[in-house]
Amino acid sequence: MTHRPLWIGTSFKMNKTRAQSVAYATRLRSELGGGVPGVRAFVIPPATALAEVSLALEGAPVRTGVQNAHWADGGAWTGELSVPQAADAGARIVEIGHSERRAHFAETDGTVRLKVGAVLRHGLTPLVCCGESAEVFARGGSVEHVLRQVEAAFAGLSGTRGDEGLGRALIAYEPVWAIGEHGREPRPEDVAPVHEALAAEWGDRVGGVLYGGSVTPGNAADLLRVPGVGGLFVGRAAWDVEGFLELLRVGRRHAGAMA
Ligand SMILES: O=C[C@H](O)COP(=O)(O)O
Repeated sequence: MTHRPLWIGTSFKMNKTRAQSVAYATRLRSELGGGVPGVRAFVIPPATALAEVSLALEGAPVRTGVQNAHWADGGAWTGELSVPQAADAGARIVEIGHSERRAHFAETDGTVRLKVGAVLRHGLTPLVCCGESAEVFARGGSVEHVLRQVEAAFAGLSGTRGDEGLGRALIAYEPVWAIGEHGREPRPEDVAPVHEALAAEWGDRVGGVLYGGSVTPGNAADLLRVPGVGGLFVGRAAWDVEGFLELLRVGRRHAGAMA
């Protein structure tokens, strides 16, 4: 049986200068050489550093991405960034619908769907974030909540894995209660039901389903063993490049064990 490569990546969120981002990329490039067997690495720096980081990683086995993009190709949208602009700066991945954007910047299922359409239209990979609040988790509504978010994100799109359309998309399941410095580290059994449901509904239709939220080198192997988890999307633990390299090593060991 062949296994799909694991996707392991990080978003710097609103952190790092251009110089810090490029230093990170340069170190990553020199450490990774030809790549990490069984793993597809990606880095999503702040937009200010995207072009330089993409150049620093040109030809290296690391994709770059952008943390958000507008659905229009251009126009009077002050403060926004379009998918063609992100692609021009080297992005191959566009993160969409992170819970911080849903909570603080009025991102809705409707705007997520528009953005997914724009990203696919331009041949990039949408990385669609989904996840339930602590309240929804506590009342046992996680699976229903997440499936509804993902259904809305991909409404009307079709395709199978490997296709040029939806098959290129990635899903990141990031329970809101697990994200960030106030998040709670999940137990594998906390996130297993949603991953099982996502694998059943979407596993054959998208490029991969990642887990995100309080991932560390210490819990990464256990989280990768949750059925349906096809990678990790990491914040804090990967902001130091040594942490990211350690997570990539965990991914390589997991991929090797599954081969
Ligand atoms: O984008 C990444 C996620 O929001 C996870 O963040 P975290 O690893 O710092 O909890």
